[in-house]
Amino acid sequence: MITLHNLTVSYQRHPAVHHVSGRFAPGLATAIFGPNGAGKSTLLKTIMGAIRPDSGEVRFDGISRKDIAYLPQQSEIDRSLPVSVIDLVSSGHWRSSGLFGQVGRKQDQLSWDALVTVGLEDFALHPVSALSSGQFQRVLFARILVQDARLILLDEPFNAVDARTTFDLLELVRRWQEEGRTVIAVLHDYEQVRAYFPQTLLMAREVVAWGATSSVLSDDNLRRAADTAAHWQANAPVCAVDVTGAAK
Ligand SMILES: Nc1ncnc2c1ncn2[C@@H]1O[C@H](COP(=O)(O)OP(=O)(O)OP(=O)(O)O)[C@@H](O)[C@H]1O
Repeated sequence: MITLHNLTVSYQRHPAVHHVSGRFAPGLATAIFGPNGAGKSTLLKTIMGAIRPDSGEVRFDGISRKDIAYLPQQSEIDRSLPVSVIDLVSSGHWRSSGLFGQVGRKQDQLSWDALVTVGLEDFALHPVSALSSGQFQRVLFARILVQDARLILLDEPFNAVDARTTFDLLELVRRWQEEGRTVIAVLHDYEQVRAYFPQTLLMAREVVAWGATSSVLSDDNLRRAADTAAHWQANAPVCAVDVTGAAK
């Protein structure tokens, strides 16, 4: 279970995530939805431990950092790495093999199985630099498959990905839920959220609504999120917080 306790995260003391509290439903997929600049990616990076909050905390119950798979936006990934597709997928075994460890025969088979699942087995020996955006995203999902993580964090995973690939990868999100994994994804597509994500956190730096997708994505809530975004001040300072993280 992952719980956010009065979480505030800022860049140069300007808040990107402001006093966010709530609980992600375990074993379900939650979409993080909201306007541009709402703090969605910042929240995801804070959950995976790449950014330290100014105040408040992310609490994990029964999940260790090793149980987390994180997929950043494609724009943040260096695709010029001189590695083959199968090697990139196999790097997802680091949890069991160690960072520089050998991949055994069983792990090798799991990597091939994952490539078959995403339909890219014919590309196994190709360099990753030769893949299209959609093919590359399939490979990254195959890597998540071998990681066998209990918590999967995805940042705008279907950007620049065609409809067929998006559908195939969304089916994996459905499968992960059936396996009891928790998925948290930043998304911009309303229809994808409604079809595959039973829970939604609608945010505009602060929580606008959080719960069942059907009630969170109401016209009223979406209007409130847009209104909040329209009134943001780019240089708003973080409000004063005391040592417990409570707003003064
Ligand atoms: N590395 C950074 N340094 C300074 N400010 C940043 C940094 N990253 C994000 N910000 C600012 O924090 C705010 C939230 O950004 P974030 O990327 O988390 O929003 P988002 O909801 O993911 O946006 P989008 O939908 O446009 O991707 C924005 O005002 C952004 O300019």
